[in-house]
Amino acid sequence: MKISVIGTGSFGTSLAMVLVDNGHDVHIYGRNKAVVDEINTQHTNNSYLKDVFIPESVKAVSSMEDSIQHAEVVVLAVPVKAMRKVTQELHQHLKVMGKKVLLVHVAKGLELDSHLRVSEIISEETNEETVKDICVLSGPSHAEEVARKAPTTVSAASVGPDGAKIIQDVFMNQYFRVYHNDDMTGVEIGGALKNIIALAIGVLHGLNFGDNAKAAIITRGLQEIARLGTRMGADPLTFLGLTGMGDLIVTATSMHSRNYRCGIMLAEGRSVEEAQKEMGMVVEGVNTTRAAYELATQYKVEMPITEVLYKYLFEDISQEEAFYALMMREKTGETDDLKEVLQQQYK
Ligand SMILES: NC(=O)C1=CN([C@@H]2O[C@H](COP(=O)(O)OP(=O)(O)OC[C@H]3O[C@@H](n4cnc5c(N)ncnc54)[C@H](OP(=O)(O)O)[C@@H]3O)[C@@H](O)[C@H]2O)C=CC1
Ligand SMILES: O=C(CO)COP(=O)(O)O
Repeated sequence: MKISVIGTGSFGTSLAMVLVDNGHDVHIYGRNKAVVDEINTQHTNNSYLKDVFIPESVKAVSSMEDSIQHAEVVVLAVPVKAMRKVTQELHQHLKVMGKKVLLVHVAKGLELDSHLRVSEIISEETNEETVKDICVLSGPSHAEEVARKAPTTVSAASVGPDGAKIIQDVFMNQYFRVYHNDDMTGVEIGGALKNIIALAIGVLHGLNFGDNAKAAIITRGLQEIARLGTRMGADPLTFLGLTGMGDLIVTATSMHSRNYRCGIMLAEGRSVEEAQKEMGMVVEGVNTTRAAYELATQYKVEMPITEVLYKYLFEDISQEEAFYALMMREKTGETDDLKEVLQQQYK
């Protein structure tokens, strides 16, 4: 199959490598000419994936138009904040070419202000003239490990009935196992919101709060993700799967995670801006914390960890105040809110 990957960052590059391994004809589009040249001539992308050899069959181009010229599937591997602009441009090119493609995005976050999920942004900027279906591929999948063919499992979901299974076939191989899931909302919400919890755990790690606290934030974090997600229409079971618990574990426990590392830098005293700049790669959890905090208010869902992290990031509350706000919250039962979620879903 002819496939175009949009974005020469860490995940776009590693997914292009999976796709050429599967025998597809892959073009990867990058706006940075130096990165495109490095991929084509050195067969590396050292700013994003250190010490990885990229097969010569991955062809990088610096024109989006050229990259999608003959593509049947387009993989969108850019940060959420770039998604609307990139999708607008893609739609215009496809319209002029009179072409229709299957779109799959891999971004994990929510748009600031609109609070939209990524598939909703894409749907606003495209139509059935240019797009066959909109899909998402998500799950525990650090680019660094995918690039070295370490065993990885992810899940695909789609807006329409067929896209997810096509994407499953396109990506699946012996080291990259793909499931399908019919809960687009749950898959996207789990992938987006786990970044908030990973950022919070990074802060805890940096402050040396210990493993008990990390386990607490992972467990209670998953519950608040499920609480908001279910109110937004997701299936609660999705949050126990790869795109929920799975991605939360990998992001909140690994030094590969930019969100986790960003949290550590914040605990060491860097500002949010300094930490993001030093990372040099996207930290989706920062904007997603703001969007999720606003959504929690809108849906009247309790999300204490998100709320405290929001105040820590944007309102400068102290570590002591953050700690006190979580530990001395009003007493609750451990599973009361989950029972409510499940009763609503399965009544
Ligand atoms: N890295 C990972 O392990 C995983 C990441 N993801 C998700 O995938 C998404 C992308 O992440 P990742 O690849 O890691 O991010 P990186 O920061 O590594 O790379 C982002 C890429 O997007 C490009 N880009 C940004 N804005 C634009 C634009 N307007 N037009 C064209 N290209 C643009 C950047 O180009 P430039 O170099 O010019 O800045 C860069 O190539 C995120 O939402 C992330 O959460 C999902 C699973 C795993
Ligand atoms: O989503 C990821 C792994 O599944 C990557 O997380 P980070 O963006 O925190 O690196």
